[in-house]
Amino acid sequence: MFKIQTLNNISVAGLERLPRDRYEVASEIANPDAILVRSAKMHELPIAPSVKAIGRAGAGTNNVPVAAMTGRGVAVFNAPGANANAVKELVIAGMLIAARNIAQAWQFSRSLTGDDAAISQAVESGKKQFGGFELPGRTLGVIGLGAIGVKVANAARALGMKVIGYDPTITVRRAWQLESDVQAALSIDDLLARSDFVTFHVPLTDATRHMINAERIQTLPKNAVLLNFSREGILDDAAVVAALDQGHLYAYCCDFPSNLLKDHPRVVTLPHLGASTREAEDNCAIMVADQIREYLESGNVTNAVNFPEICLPFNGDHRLAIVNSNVPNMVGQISTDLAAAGLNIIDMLNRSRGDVAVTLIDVDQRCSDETLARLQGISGVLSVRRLGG
Ligand SMILES: NC(=O)c1ccc[n+]([C@@H]2O[C@H](COP(=O)([O-])OP(=O)(O)OC[C@H]3O[C@@H](n4cnc5c(N)ncnc54)[C@H](O)[C@@H]3O)[C@@H](O)[C@H]2O)c1
Ligand SMILES: O=C(O)[C@H](O)COP(=O)(O)O
Repeated sequence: MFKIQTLNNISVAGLERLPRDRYEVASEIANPDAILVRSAKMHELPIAPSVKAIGRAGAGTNNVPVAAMTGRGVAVFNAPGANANAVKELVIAGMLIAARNIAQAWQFSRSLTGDDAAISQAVESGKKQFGGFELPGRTLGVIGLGAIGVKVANAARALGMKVIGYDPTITVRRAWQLESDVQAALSIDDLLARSDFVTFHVPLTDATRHMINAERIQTLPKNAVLLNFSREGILDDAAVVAALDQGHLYAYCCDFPSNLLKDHPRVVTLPHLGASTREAEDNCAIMVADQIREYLESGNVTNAVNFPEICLPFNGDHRLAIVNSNVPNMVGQISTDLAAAGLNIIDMLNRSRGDVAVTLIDVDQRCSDETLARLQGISGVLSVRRLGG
């Protein structure tokens, strides 16, 4: 029986992928084999030695201690692209909310008092303060052209906007998906100088933290709009507020409320709603549940953020799934120990990514506890699992 701990509400559609005769799933569970999580912050949480995999039912893994898990031989999976459409729709909504002053206008309507005639009169005299502008012909700058950025760029083109993008590590797959008339910016500064709207779709890392600061904001055209549905910390919010107060920026729409932002008259914050649709929650949960199940049962890896992709078809007999440092002679030492134990290798696959490698070895008989312990004791072996019979 595999034990799965959930740290957030994970869509039932995903949990149903884990058959109850083989999986016990609960928020409180001792010695879990895997953890399913959304945005719960795991950096300060104790993570039991029994954990072999963490599945982030979403895109960003900055809430997971990925480097520490890699060092322990724990795979961290996410669900690339599974919530991209949901975020794209909210970004487009954010542009319209900003361009048409929808949030401020709605607040005004809700504040109206008196009989309907008085309301009508107040509407006609008050509406001029909320006049806006239209999107066609305006330029949207998209920073980060991954699963979400590409969808946002293409949707903005369909709305008649000009689109420029910046992503120095764009993949060939994403480049193929982009509308051909999306222009490539030479740099972030080049993009900022030419954009009426700028939207961010990058992970939060040391390299992206505060990528928009006070200095860079000044390179934007006057009355530009910023949209942050990526992560708190990508923009320096204090600098954004200062630029709004100076009248340099027109509006800021983001998914990350704070005391500084939530009541500002030119800021619209939403409570981290980017991926909160039924469809996205189902897609993400199904994707990570399938990946976790495949990893626990066969050792195969799909969409891990810290492990190489690896797939060796498994007939359910006798497999060793080993995570080891990517250094010389690991496979040599492992196979020497297996031979000494009288185990014959039937099939084997080794893949590496950065400092870590995954080695799947099918053997002709069950590996004993002693041999397992010997493999675990090889310097550089991070984890060893015995799968199948
Ligand atoms: N608000 C929400 O609910 C919500 C939902 C999903 C994702 N997100 C956030 O959005 C981020 C992006 O999601 P995604 O699914 O598009 O991820 P993704 O991995 O498909 O795309 C990220 C892109 O950013 C690019 N990139 C990285 N560093 C960059 C830099 N310095 N400059 C320019 N580009 C850079 C990468 O090359 C990649 O193409 C996630 O990491 C997450 O933090 C938020
Ligand atoms: O990175 C993500 O996928 C989003 O931030 C969604 O987070 P959530 O799963 O907590 O809604």
